Amino acid sequence: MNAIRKVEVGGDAAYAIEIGPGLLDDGARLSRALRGRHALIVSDGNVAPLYLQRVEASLHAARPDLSVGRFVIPPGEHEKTLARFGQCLDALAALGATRDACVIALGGGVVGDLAGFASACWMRGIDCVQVPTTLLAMVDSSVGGKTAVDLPSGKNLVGAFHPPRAVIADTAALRSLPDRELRAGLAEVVKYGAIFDATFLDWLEAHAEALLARNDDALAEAIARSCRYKAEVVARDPFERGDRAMLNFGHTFGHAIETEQGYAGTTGDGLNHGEAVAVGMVLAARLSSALGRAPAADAERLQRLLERFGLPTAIPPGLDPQALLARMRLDKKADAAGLRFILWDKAGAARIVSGIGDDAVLATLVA
Ligand SMILES: NC(=O)c1ccc[n+]([C@@H]2O[C@H](COP(=O)([O-])OP(=O)(O)OC[C@H]3O[C@@H](n4cnc5c(N)ncnc54)[C@H](O)[C@@H]3O)[C@@H](O)[C@H]2O)c1
Ligand SMILES: O=C(O)C(=O)C[C@@H](O)[C@H](O)[C@H](O)COP(=O)(O)O
Ligand SMILES: [Zn+2]
Repeated sequence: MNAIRKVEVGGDAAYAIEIGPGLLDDGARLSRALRGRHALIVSDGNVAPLYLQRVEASLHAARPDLSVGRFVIPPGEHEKTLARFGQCLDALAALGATRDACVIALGGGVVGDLAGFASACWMRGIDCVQVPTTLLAMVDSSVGGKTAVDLPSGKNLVGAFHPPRAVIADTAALRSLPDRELRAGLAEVVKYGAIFDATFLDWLEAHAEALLARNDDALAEAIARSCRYKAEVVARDPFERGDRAMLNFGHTFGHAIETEQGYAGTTGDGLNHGEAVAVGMVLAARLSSALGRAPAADAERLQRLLERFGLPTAIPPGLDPQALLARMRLDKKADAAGLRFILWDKAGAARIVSGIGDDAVLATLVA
């Protein structure tokens, strides 16, 4: 079945997520949200050679009047920096982008977060269309309007909430995605089941082989269901003042690992975001059990599913627990009262918990 699936994100800045094969060639759809005459396509050095010309050609065919620029960064988490953000703004200036211009983020979550942040800041905010090309970006980062760059001291520490005008996910782009990146995306897919709906975990267990084999229907269903879970929570809590924080399950631990490893995930000698979140979710589930809040069997079930998806579930050797704990103090859920964790009562039922002592966290890190 190759139909285009549509998920609506409600709220004050409503937009649609469209999911299906061949959308990169659909210039009318790609340009529908473009109001002005300038568009800057932001991409990276892996994605641009594969897809950028096609997107430019589709846009030109639908909108011959458009002036289209490109800004291509080297691939990798270590490129999600203030320096690249500044260069992206320079590219908008060189294009002569006016306030009705649009930034088109063509790539994974690194490109999406960076391009989204540039669009949030250029002339105090212009439109952004997210065109995700990784599974992780299709199920998570392209939706919800969190944009950011990293600092050496912490993940996503500089950013803004700036929802996209549209999300257009061409599932055919997943055919060129490396296996490791497919698995990283599955970690965030599993997250939705873990926090919101244990029956989605049942579905993932039943379709694990199909997903790993890139079965088109299984992938499209996993993407659409993930987007529906995320759309529902970000529509009611766009600025993470309440239960949107549940989307951070596994991230307090995961971000600490990524930061402590110097964002080395994409180059191979560290964990990438999805992998770090996989480890973090297992740690959060174990911490829940250690505190007597949740059955240990649920943590074991989560670990088994992540392992089936080829994801890591243990902290990489050589990382110092005290150093990881120190990194967590800059987690964006922390406040004057201390750290806040997303824990669960059982699979499919997460909650935000504060007042957890360092000793319990450290015990989880060393177990
Ligand atoms: N804003 C949010 O709500 C949100 C949510 C989740 C994650 N994130 C962020 O997203 C980032 C991770 O995103 P990611 O996993 O997409 O990583 P990524 O953007 O680094 O992409 C992973 C790799 O896949 C390559 N690639 C992308 N699409 C491809 C394709 N179709 N074919 C071949 N290669 C392709 C990229 O060049 C890169 O090397 C992190 O920075 C994370 O913090 C943000
Ligand atoms: O959209 C959200 O909200 C999320 O938390 C989704 C996460 O998967 C994502 O990694 C996000 O960027 C983390 O946000 P942060 O506020 O912890 O930096
Ligand atoms: Zn994430």
